[in-house]
Amino acid sequence: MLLQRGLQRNISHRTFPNLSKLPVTFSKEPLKANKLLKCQFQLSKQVGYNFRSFSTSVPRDNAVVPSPAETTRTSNTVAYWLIGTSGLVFGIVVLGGLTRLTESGLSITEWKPVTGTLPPMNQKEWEEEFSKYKESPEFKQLNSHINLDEFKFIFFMEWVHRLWGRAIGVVFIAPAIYFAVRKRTSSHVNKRLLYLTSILGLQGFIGWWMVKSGLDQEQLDERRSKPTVSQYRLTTHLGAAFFLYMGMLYTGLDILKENKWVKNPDSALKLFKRLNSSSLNSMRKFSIIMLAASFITAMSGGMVAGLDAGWIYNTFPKMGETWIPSNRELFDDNFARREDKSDLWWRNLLENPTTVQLIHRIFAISTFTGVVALHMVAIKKKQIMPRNAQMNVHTLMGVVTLQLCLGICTLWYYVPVHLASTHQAGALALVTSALILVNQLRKPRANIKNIINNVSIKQAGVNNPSISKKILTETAKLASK
Ligand code: HEM
Repeated sequence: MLLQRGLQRNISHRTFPNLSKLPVTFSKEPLKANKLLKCQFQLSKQVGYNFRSFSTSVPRDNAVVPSPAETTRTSNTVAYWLIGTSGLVFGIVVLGGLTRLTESGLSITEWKPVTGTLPPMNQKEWEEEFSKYKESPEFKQLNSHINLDEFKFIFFMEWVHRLWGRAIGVVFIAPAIYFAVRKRTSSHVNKRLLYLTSILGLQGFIGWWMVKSGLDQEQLDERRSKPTVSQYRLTTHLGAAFFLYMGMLYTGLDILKENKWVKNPDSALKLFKRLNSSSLNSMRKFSIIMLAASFITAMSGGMVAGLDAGWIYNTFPKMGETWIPSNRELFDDNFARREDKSDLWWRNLLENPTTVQLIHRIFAISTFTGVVALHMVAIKKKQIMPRNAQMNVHTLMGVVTLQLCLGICTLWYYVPVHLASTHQAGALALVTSALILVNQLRKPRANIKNIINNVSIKQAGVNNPSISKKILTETAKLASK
């Protein structure tokens, strides 16, 4: 059964229409994987065709194996749409940073997903909107001096941010439904689209949940904070945006890559040989670790931004006069809320601006050092690394260096809007580069490997009918053993 299924997947009837006419007696008993491998090995030797990649993807006996047409259904159009939408997410993250840096994020005090699409249309509506803002803690405590024109600016920043979010919703969900209904996407891609839709929907709620933390005086009192959003919620919002961005980009890249393989099966088989090589395993793991490190460093940056921790210790590499502030400052009693001070540690790690900035520095330097090490290992393994991955490691090295410099300048110059915003975009660029590397080094999926083999056999058969005949004869012999 296993062999039969494997053969059907690799040497399909479409490729060799005469297969069904051959006197093949397939085994009724499931073949053990090692027997299957042995058969393929013999077959490879006899017909001179390499079945190796087929052998690594033995299907489970009860597994539902998608057909080749199903697996490769997703066209490049879907990939371009996903990558384009990830570009919109990149844009909204930068805009969100600008909204925060210009202190505009709390200017719209309501969440009206549909009716809020339109801004105030006349003087009366503007004044109504302004009077709602005047009730907010931010106006009362920080902005009581601003006039209607200044309010219009901060309103506009937040309104564009929300409108952009709605636009992403439409640009993503409508085509996703269209592609799925018209069966333009494989079930594998549909699953991913479903996850991405959930994150997108969730992101709208997280956004409002975050804004609420800066509008509600009770919450501000509890946090003993001036009117700003909670750093936890800001980082959750940033993290969800990063996930959405990475998911869209990765899926788009996957589709392009697999379609390219199907088009050029011979070069794909050569690449698979490299990708399946065990000496690339360490690089593969290392690149995943660096992607995780870049993401974690970015999230710790979100905590710095949320606590305005970039406004203190504006020196680098030292923090003030010393390399590391004193323990008393890093683990300050004032941040503990419980009487017995049992929350002293974690509250300082997440709520004390000094400690949070130190953590961001440590993560940033570790990520930088990690990428330098990855770069060195990649140079050493130049011979086995795929060419595009080799190039990308250099890009990654450049981006992390730039990002480190941007972070330091943001700190030195007291968080000017242009530097802080570029530093945020740099974090996305770093994650992008690391994600692309992970994608380039990833082993091909079992289904795709089989399809490529199939296409390659087909091409070999088309070019040389005697090979196809030989494959069929030997296959039949082996299958009936
Ligand atoms: C791998 C390196 C780094 C990454 C991935 C990274 C990432 C980030 C991110 C995502 C933010 C949040 C931006 C926002 O939400 O507006 C941030 C903020 C910040 N980072 Fe970094 N960072 C890195 C290195 C550094 C370094 C070396 C420093 C300085 C020592 C630094 C200083 C800052 C400061 C001061 C902020 C707050 C800016 C603000 O208030 O908007 N970063 N970082």
